[in-house]
Amino acid sequence: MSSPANVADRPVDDHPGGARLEVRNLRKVYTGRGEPVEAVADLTFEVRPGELVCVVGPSGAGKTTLLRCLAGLLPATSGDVSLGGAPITGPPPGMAVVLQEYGRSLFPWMSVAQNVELPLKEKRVPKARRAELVDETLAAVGLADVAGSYPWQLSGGMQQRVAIARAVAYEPQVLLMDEPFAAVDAQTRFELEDLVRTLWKRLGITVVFVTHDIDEAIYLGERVLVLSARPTVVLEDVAVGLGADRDQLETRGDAEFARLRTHVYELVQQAKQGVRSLADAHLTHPADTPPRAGA
Ligand SMILES: Nc1ncnc2c1ncn2[C@@H]1O[C@H](COP(=O)(O)OP(=O)(O)OP(=O)(O)O)[C@@H](O)[C@H]1O
Repeated sequence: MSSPANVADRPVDDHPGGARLEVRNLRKVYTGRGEPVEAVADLTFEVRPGELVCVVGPSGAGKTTLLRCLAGLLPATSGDVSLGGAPITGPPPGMAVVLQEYGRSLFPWMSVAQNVELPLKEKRVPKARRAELVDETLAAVGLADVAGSYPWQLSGGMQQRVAIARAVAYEPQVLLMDEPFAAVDAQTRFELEDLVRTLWKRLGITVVFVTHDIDEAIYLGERVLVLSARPTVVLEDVAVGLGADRDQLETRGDAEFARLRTHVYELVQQAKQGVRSLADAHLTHPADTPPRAGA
């Protein structure tokens, strides 16, 4: 197993666990009762194997819609979504999803260990290996001592750790997360953010993380995709040059972190006002503004 620094230093294509995710001209229009809703107009981007990319944008911008299309849970109206070169037409093997509503994603009649084990049974992983994976991942998320407890006996943050352990135990190539920490307290949220980065670095998997929290997106991501308002396009693909080792206090106090936060905040404000291209955006802190001395 590589140390975090080694993983970050490797070329991204060399990541062992990840797979390339490609989105080309994705469009999604909801039809049904009432007027059609064009949730996503034209999204094109790529997530390289082993990359951790965050997605932010105004409320209703289509972040969840995008994630559902990536997960194969929702068919695109047009355009292509592919994983490792293969089109995604249904939930692909090798992909795991963690949603915000951990309360609904765990089975209350199953113990923590049984919840984590369930997808492994469906994947037909042999019993001995299942036990190993359950033990390893519960230890990794700090829940080894509650393996026999039931989800309703745990706090919200612990339940979300179970959901993360279940996703990781599955040994996915790609992990999709949709506002997974929105319902936990700030302290737990910081711990879970660090947990995601630690697991990501250890496993080398590809991660797409949707959040409406700009600070969280910058803290976690190697890139932040800022979406426009509906009908949605990528307003800017922002590179996050904060290095591999991040620390809740040091990184968030870094001048580069402050610069990125200001820039992404301005972009989201512009997006809310209907700006759909960088050429039309009025930014007082463009992406390449150097940090202020002493900031
Ligand atoms: N099943 C559906 N039928 C019709 N419209 C839908 C459906 N699901 C979502 N929408 C609409 O598509 C648009 C995008 O919704 P989506 O939930 O993807 O946005 P979001 O960026 O995740 O929002 P938020 O940040 O508030 O969670 C919204 O206008 C929403 O009302």
